Order: sequence, then structure tokens, then C-alpha cells
Amino acid sequence: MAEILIRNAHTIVTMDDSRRELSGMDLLVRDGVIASIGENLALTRADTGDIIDAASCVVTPGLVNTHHHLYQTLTRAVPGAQDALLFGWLQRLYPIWARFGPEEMFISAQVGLAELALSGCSLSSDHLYLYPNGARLEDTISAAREIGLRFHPTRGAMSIGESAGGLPPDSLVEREADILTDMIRVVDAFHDPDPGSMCRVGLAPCSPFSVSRDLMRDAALLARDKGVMLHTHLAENDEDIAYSEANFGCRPGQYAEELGWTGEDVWHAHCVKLDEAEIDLFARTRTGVAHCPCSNCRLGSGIAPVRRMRDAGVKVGLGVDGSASNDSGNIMAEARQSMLLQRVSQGADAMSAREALEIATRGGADVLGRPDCGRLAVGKRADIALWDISGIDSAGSWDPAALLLAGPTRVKHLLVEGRQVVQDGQIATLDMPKVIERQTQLVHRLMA
Ligand SMILES: Nc1nc2[nH]c(O)nc2c(=O)[nH]1
Repeated sequence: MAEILIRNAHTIVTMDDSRRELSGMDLLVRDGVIASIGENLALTRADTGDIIDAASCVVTPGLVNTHHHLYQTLTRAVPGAQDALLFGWLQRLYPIWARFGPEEMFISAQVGLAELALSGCSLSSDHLYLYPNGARLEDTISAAREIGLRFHPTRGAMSIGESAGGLPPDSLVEREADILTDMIRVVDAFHDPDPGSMCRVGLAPCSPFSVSRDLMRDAALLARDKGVMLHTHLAENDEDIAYSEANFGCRPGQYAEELGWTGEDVWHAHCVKLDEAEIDLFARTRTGVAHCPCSNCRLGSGIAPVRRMRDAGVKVGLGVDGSASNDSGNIMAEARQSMLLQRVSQGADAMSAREALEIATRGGADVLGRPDCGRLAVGKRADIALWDISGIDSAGSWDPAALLLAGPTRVKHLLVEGRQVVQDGQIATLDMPKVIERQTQLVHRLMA
């Protein structure tokens, strides 16, 4: 029996159904699950468990990242892609990504996941939609297993190249029959539907301007057959809306609905440009949204109507998006940015720090179909972030809301399924200097 006792927390922000906040309490983890929350708890056997003193820590659920392109950690701040809108940005980067292979996918995923873990993220999804030079989805799955993060990789795809009216170069697209065959392979090999699962696979044709209607429809049918989730980019900016109207004769919401892309098992990234009817459609159908505020700022896409979505009952989670369009991967910073953007567009009371933290934790977990994560309650998975508030970031703060209003944005400790992934501010499961050295070598090779 593996146990960890988190003792005497300054505050436990549970995000449970009553949103309780507890002072001076303990939290006992047993075999990857939260066994007890209360006063004066003890390990079952003092010699077999670990004790973490949390007197100077705010304890929250591990944060959830609902949208990423991990491979893009190898293309941060690329000249020529620093100041472009989405389509021009993609066209600058596609030829660089076309030179990636299995090692680039693996190392960039290690770096991206480590960065997320340090910012308190215990569960991340990933959208890998290009497979050049023998790259495969399992390159990223191995990286997640090694670091120990809970992982929802999605088998993305692009099938409509430039010559057929799409945006990506023909060299980066795959045949649709091959895509569907590989989707079946990765679901059968890696998807674990059980509670507490560390790996759930989703299907994720890239975006309306890079795949056909047929592939969107076939992927939806396949996902329902296999019982896995669906994910794509939708309504990201004005170019995206114009493409939809010009090529499909309708707005993205109608396109998604006609092809089976609404429902509890679907989540769409960005959704910056959803109109009232589309927000209503998403709320009625329980379709989820991955809100990516920093990327939306970086690419000049706009401010997603998160206040209106939440008021209408749409499920919203947060995404850091790929590190070519962020260019960071700090999920706590993303939560702060989401709060600030709603305030700048709707007023100072448009989103509280607590609501932003809720979106970053249980909100994201609900979008990914994980009610067993994103909240601290007995029986839930032991995905737990401890934030040290004795440092400069939060010196002088009066309330746990300071985590979003002031800081820190990096954790002291992070547990995933009861295992320590971050310990005293360092990744405990990887040799990070070695990983970063290899990442730097790969960047130099790509630049050459
Ligand atoms: N922010 C992003 N949007 C996208 N659309 C698309 O087709 N690819 C991307 C991407 O990588 N990032």
C-alpha cells in the first residue's frame, strides 16, 4: 500500500461540489486515490509512507490542459512566424515541421510536458496532427509515461493539401484510408477507458481547412464505434470563418453539427468566433471548448466569449496551445490570462480568480470526460498541486486568489496518481538538463 500524507495545509482549495476551502487540514493519499481529508490524519504505517509538510502551501487539484501541440516546443519564436495571423503563421512553420521525425516528437513532448508539470498540470491532452518521417503517436505517449503525467493524446490528421484547396503543403498530408487505419491501431493499442486511466486516446482531424468533410464524418463514426472522444480546431479567427463560409457555405457550428461533431464526447479548440446560435448549440449538446487565451492573443485571433459560454452552460477548459503560438506552456499563467481577457472585454467583475482556477481544474477535467480528476475529494484521483506561498511572488497576499492575481505560477510539489512528478520545484522523474541539451541540439539541426 503506497501512502502520502499532505499535512497541515495552509489552505486546501478543493474544487469539490461545494467548492470548500479548508485551512490547517491534512490530505491522505493511498494507492493513487484521495483516501481522506480532515484533521490530524496519520499514515497507516509510519515506516512506509511519505509526509509532505504543507504549512506554507496552497493545495489545489492538479491543473488540466485541454489543448496542446507538444511538438511545437521545438519551434518557439521562429523568425517570420512571430507576427503573423494564423494562416501565414502555419505556412511559415509547415516546412519546418515537415523535417521532424520520431526523436523530435519524443524530446519536444518531454520538454512540453515537463514545462506543464512545473506549472501544476497533472493531466494534459495533445493534438498531434502531422506524422512526417516515421513519426507516430506513441512517440508522445512514451514521453508522457516517462515523466508520469496523465495523458490524453489525440490522433490528429491533415488530408487536404494545397493542390486540393487546403492550407498545408501536399508533402505533409496523409491518405485518408491510411489515417483511419492508424486511428484504429492507436486506439486499440493505447486507449484505456477505465477510471483512473493514465492514457486515453482521442481522434482529431486537424481543422476544417486541412481535412475533408468525409474524414470529419468518418472520424466521428469511428470515435462513436470505439467509445473515444473527438477533438479539432474550430472558429479560431476571422480567416477560419471566411474559409468555412467560402468552402462549405455555412458557419463552423453548422458544419460541425452536420458532420456529427457535437456532443458530450466532443471538444473544440479556440472557438474565439462562436456566435450566439453556436454557443447555444454547444450548451444544448454538452459540447466542450478548449479556451487558449495566450495563443489567441499571440496570433491576434481575438477574445473568446468565455463569459457568455459559461453563462449559457457550455463546458470550458483551458489550453496552452502549441508552443509555437504561445510561446510558453505554463497552464497557471494561462488561467491568469483567461481571467484578465474577460475583464478587459467585459469589466473587472467578469471573471473572478476562483472561477478561472475552476476552469483550469474541474472545468478542464469535465471537458475531457474525467470527473475522477480536477477536484480534491475522497475517491478522486490523487492529482494534487502544492503552491508555496512563502516566496516573493505571493508575499503580502491575503487570500488564495493570489495564486492567479499574484503568483507563484510554478509548483513546489506535484503528485499525479499519487506519485511525485515535481519535488521541491524540480522534475523528479526525468534528467532535465540532459533533455534540454538534446532539445537544443535538435533545434540547431533544424536551423541548419
Ligand atoms: N493555434 C493553432 N491553430 C491551428 N490550426 C491548425 O490547423 N493548426 C493549428 C495549430 O497548430 N495551432
